[in-house]
Amino acid sequence: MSEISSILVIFGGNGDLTKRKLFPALYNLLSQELLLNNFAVVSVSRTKMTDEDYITKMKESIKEFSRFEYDESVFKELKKRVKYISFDFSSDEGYKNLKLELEKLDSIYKTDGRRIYYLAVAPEYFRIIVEKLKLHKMADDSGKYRVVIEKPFGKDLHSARCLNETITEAFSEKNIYRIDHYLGKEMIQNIMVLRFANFFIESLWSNKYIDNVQISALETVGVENRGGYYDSAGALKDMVQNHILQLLTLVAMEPPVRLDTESIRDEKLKVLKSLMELTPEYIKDNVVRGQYDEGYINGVKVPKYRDEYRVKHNSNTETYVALKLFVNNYRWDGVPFYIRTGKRTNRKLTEVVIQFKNMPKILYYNENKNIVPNVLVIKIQPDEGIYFQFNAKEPGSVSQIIPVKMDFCHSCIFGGNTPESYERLLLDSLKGDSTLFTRWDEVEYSWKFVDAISTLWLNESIDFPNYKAGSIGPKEAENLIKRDNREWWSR
Ligand SMILES: NC(=O)C1=CN([C@@H]2O[C@H](COP(=O)(O)OP(=O)(O)OC[C@H]3O[C@@H](n4cnc5c(N)ncnc54)[C@H](OP(=O)(O)O)[C@@H]3O)[C@@H](O)[C@H]2O)C=CC1
Ligand SMILES: O=C1O[C@H](COP(=O)(O)O)[C@@H](O)[C@H](O)[C@H]1O
Repeated sequence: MSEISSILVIFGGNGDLTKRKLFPALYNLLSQELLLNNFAVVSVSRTKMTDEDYITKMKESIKEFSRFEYDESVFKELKKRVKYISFDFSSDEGYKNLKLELEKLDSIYKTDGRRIYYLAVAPEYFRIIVEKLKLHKMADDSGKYRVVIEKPFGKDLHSARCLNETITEAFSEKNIYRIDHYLGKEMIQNIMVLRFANFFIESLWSNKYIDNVQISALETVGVENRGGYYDSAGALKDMVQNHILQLLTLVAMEPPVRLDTESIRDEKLKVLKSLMELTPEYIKDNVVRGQYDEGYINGVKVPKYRDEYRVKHNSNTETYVALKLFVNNYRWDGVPFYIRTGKRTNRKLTEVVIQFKNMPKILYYNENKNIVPNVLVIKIQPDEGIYFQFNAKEPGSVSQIIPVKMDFCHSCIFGGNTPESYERLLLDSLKGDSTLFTRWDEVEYSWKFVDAISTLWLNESIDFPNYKAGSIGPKEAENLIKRDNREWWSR
């Protein structure tokens, strides 16, 4: 059991994220007895409903999305701690009532005025909520208050800075938890262990031995019901600015001096600071964007992006991005990092591929066309694990060589029911551990990198759609890597 004593206040308690992720995560934490007695949840949204109606809704979500079998006794424990309050985020009266309710709960659950405000709301509400919390003396620097902020953190560097100014007027940096749910994924947390707890891997982890790095985050889903938000963001801001650059920092960072929050963040930041400067010419040649046309996913016809709910019919928003970048530091000089992410592709796949250099073409090469580079693949989802491809002698032959794999299957060893990112991240925020959350300067440098691309795109027309739903993505993404005589890794 952990030392948690706080009230979790979820703004947006009736929203999609709360239903699909937050309540199932709370239920899963309770199932594992990871939440102590001094804990309660207050959900705030606009829709009027009773506590009973609200909790019934959440029960259905838990049944649908929790990774544990539904257990009435666990649910009862959660149910008695949940309160629902309805008001508009701009209503002062609402915050006054909320404050009174929270004080009542403090005396029941002995939470001593400690709060975690989770902003599970559209970004346009981040500012008003934080301002109102400050105005009503529900936030200060005493250490009793923390805020968890969902993505996107701004829509460019300028808006992110403005947002950050507002938030830091109410909360100090150490109490701000900018969530990036990729950092809560089991295999992403494993990257540092893989690198810094394995001598042979870390010894080879540099431009001396590595030819290229590939990071893929491909999805089969489209924009679902989030067209309103997505159409103003696109794949670059939705995925690259946050999840992918964070993933890249973990792959490329130097070993931290210690495993504490700030030491790790300091090293991640150095990677972001080392990202190459992107000139317009470079972007034109090395950054590809795509938007999906209608097509078939698992045999089912799906609409084109421009026909999705709340998407503009002439939208030029990209649903796919591929790019090549360099991390300009001593370790990575000259190693290309190929990145791709897209919706409605032919597979759900997130992985990091480390491709090692070719052997000198002296031995074996004459007889063998099959000698391939060694490859280390960190499988993040849907399968979790790590595999290493190397060359071995074909049985029976004298000198024929074939590639074989050593495959670590995470679920085969640890079971398939790995904790959801939101479980880990919620628990960490409740315990006050912000290691897996993004520090402001990381956000700032990520935006600097992404802004260079989005500003250029704003003024350039593009012929969309350019890839079919259910395909591998735009052909330009294939060409991006092929012209370097390389290929996207595929098993
Ligand atoms: N959904 C997801 O899978 C993911 C979401 N996110 C992020 O999480 C955040 C929330 O997303 P999501 O849950 O999808 O959004 P939703 O639109 O589903 O939910 C928004 C919530 O905010 C409430 N709300 C909206 N306006 C007001 C208002 N003026 N006053 C009071 N309540 C209001 C709504 O209340 P009501 O319903 O009662 O009107 C609803 O509970 C966003 O920042 C999003 O980018 C991040 C990753 C994944
Ligand atoms: O944050 C987001 O992530 C999801 C992909 O998350 P995953 O855990 O399923 O890989 C993406 O679909 C969404 O557009 C984006 O906002």
